[in-house]
Amino acid sequence: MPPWRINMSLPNIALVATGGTIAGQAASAGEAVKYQPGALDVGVLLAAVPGVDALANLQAEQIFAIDSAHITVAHWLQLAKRVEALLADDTVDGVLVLHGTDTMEETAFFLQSVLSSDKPVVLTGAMRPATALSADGPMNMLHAVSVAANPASRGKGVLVVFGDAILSARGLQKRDAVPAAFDADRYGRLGMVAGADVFYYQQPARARGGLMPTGDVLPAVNLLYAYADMPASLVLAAAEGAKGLVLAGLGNGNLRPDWLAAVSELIARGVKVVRASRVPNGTVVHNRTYEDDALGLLSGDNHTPPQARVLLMLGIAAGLDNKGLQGLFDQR
Ligand SMILES: NC(=O)CC[C@H](N)C(=O)O
Repeated sequence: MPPWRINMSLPNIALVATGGTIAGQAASAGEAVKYQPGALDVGVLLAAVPGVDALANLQAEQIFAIDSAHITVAHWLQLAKRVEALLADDTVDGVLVLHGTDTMEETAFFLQSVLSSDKPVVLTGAMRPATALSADGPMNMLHAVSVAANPASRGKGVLVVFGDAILSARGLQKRDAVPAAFDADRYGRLGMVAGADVFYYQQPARARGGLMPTGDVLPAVNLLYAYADMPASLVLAAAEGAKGLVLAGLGNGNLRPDWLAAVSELIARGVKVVRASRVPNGTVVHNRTYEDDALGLLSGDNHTPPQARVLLMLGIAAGLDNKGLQGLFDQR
C-alpha cells in the first residue's frame, strides 16, 4: 500500500467504491429515478463531501463501478478478499465500502460472515443519484467516515450507515424506496450519527466472521418465496443445479405437505434445504412445528431469506454437515 498523506492525529480509513446510486448520474438535478448507477468516480464523490478530511485520512480506490443489482458471488469474493487485505494492513484503522442499496443487505452480511478483524467495516450508499437535488450520498458518506473512524465501532461486526442511523449487517433489509430506505425496525439499529459525533446504544449479540472461503467460487444456493397455493413443482425447479435451497416459507417457515414431500426428495438427493420465513420479522423455531433434524431439514432462525442463502453458501463451502450448518443459523 502506498504511504498515507497523514495527519497523525486522525485515523486512516480505506475507502473502497463499488458503484451504486451514490455514484449515479442523471440528466438533470430533478431526476432521481432514471439515472446511471456507478457512473461517477470515487474522487468526484469525495469532492462533494466538504470537511470529510477533518475526520480521517482517506485513501480511496475504485474496485468496481456497478449497479449493485448486477452484483455476483465473484464480486463478493473479490471485495471480501480486498477488504480483508486492507484490514490486515497495520496502517489501516477501518474500511468504508460505497455500495448500491439493492443488494447492500447481502453484501454487508457476506462481509460480516467472512471477515474476522475487529476493525470497523462500514457500508453506505444513497437513494438519490449524486447529481440530484438534496442528494443523500454526501451526508451518508460523511457519517459513514465518522463511524468508521470512531474507536467505539470496533468489534461490532459490519455496519451500515444510512439516513443518520448505524445499523448492524445482521438482519438488515432494504425496506423502502425513499431516502430512509434502511430505517431498521427489525433487529439492527445500534446507534445514531450526527456529523462527527457517534452514539451507540446497542451491541450485536451474535457470532460473526470466520467463514472466508478458500476457493474462488461458492456452491450454488437458490431461494424460493412461498405463497398460497404455490405448485410443489416449483420447489423442485428452484433447486435445479443447486447444492442448496432456501425456502422463504409462510409464517414459522411453514410448508404445505406436498412442498414438504418435494423438499424430502431434494434432501434425499443431497440438497441442503433451509426453512426460512417470508414474514419480515419472522423467526423460524428449529424442531418445533416440524421434526427438522429427523427430516434432514435446516431452519434459518430469523435470518432474512437472502441472508440465509449467503450463510448456506458459505457453510456448504466450508464442508459443514447438517449439525454444523444448523449451528451457523443458531449462532449468527
Ligand atoms: N439506491 C440504489 O443504490 C439502487 C440503485 C442501484 N440499482 C444499485 O443498487 O446499485
